[in-house]
Amino acid sequence: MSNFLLRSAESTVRRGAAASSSHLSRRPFSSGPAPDRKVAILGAAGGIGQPLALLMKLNPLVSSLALYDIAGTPGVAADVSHINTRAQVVGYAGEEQLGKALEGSDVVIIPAGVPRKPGMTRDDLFNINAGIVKSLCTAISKYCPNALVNMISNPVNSTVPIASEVFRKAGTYDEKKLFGVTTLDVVRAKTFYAGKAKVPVADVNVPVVGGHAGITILPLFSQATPATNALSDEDIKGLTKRTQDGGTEVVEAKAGKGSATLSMAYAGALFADACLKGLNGDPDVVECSFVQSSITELPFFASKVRLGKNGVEEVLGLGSLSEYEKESLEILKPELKSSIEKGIKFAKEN
Ligand SMILES: NC(=O)C1=CN([C@@H]2O[C@H](COP(=O)(O)OP(=O)(O)OC[C@H]3O[C@@H](n4cnc5c(N)ncnc54)[C@H](O)[C@@H]3O)[C@@H](O)[C@H]2O)C=CC1
Ligand SMILES: O=C([O-])CC(=O)C(=O)O
Repeated sequence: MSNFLLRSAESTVRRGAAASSSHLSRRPFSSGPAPDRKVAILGAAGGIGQPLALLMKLNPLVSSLALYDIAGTPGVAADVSHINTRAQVVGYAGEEQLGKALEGSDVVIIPAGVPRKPGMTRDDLFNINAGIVKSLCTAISKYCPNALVNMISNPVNSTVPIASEVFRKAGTYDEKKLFGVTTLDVVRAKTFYAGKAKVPVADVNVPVVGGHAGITILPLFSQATPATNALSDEDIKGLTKRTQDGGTEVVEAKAGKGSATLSMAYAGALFADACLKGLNGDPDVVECSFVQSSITELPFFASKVRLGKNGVEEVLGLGSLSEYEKESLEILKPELKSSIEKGIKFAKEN
């Protein structure tokens, strides 16, 4: 594994007390005997899918990499397959090949669907992406019901509830195995905090809770490490807003050519790596993710989650919040609740 990814992964995956401290894992990507693991990427020919395929091909925990899309995957697979790393790569194109792509998967990553253009909210993607996610999840429940599902497709606040309902209907729902990928929010919060607080970014840790859209994204800078008193309340508000608007910043900069793809592929690769480490029995792998939760009154919520051999091992609590974070938490709940309900309603009615 290239050094940059290895170092970042080390700083992202923490051990033990770590869930609430900056203590870093010393375990690199490739330590220990790695069992065979199949990872499938659905939407693998897209803006996120292609660099994510590259990064998963670099991960020595992956023995088999299935790249599925409605079209274009044979080329991506041929390209990535020439890289001299462990994973055997196969491309699958078209619905008739979806079952083969999924069979035997340990982790399924879903970046399939349309991205935003300037002026759109993530919820504006619902009408198209809800149907895509529903049909892909129906296939997952048939071909690899035990896989961990990493949902990237937006709006995550609704697509995760859709997936849960599809699995529930199929009788395969296991709340420990369904994850909304919010790692990019954490990646951004770390970057922006390090820049403002002038601390080395590799040492920074910031939990991000709530959901994955606008004000539902709540970075907990009061828990950021290394702690600093160099930041004023206004600085914290500014960092919070920049993290919440990080996706929009990229959408506007790309000016109609899509949303975050490269940083998302990086974040998706980190989260999938954490899932694989958990499956392989690494102790105390902790990441933020949008999961079924009872830490608030909402049925799904992003917070720190301990990953293990069956997926979610423990959903960690929020810890102590500043007054500003407490207020922001109450403000985000109605929007997050309605996005969750919208997803459930869609899956029940379609
Ligand atoms: N969770 C997060 O933090 C983030 C989520 N996203 C979301 O990820 C999704 C994908 O974004 P991009 O890769 O930029 O879009 P893209 O348009 O470049 O790629 C999407 C791919 O999905 C494929 N696709 C469409 N329907 C499919 C189906 N039924 N089965 C399999 N593949 C299908 C398309 O052919 C395309 O190759 C968007 O919904 C975007 O909003 C983007 C960035 C961050
Ligand atoms: O903003 C978007 O549409 C894509 C996304 O979720 C992000 O970059 O966080």
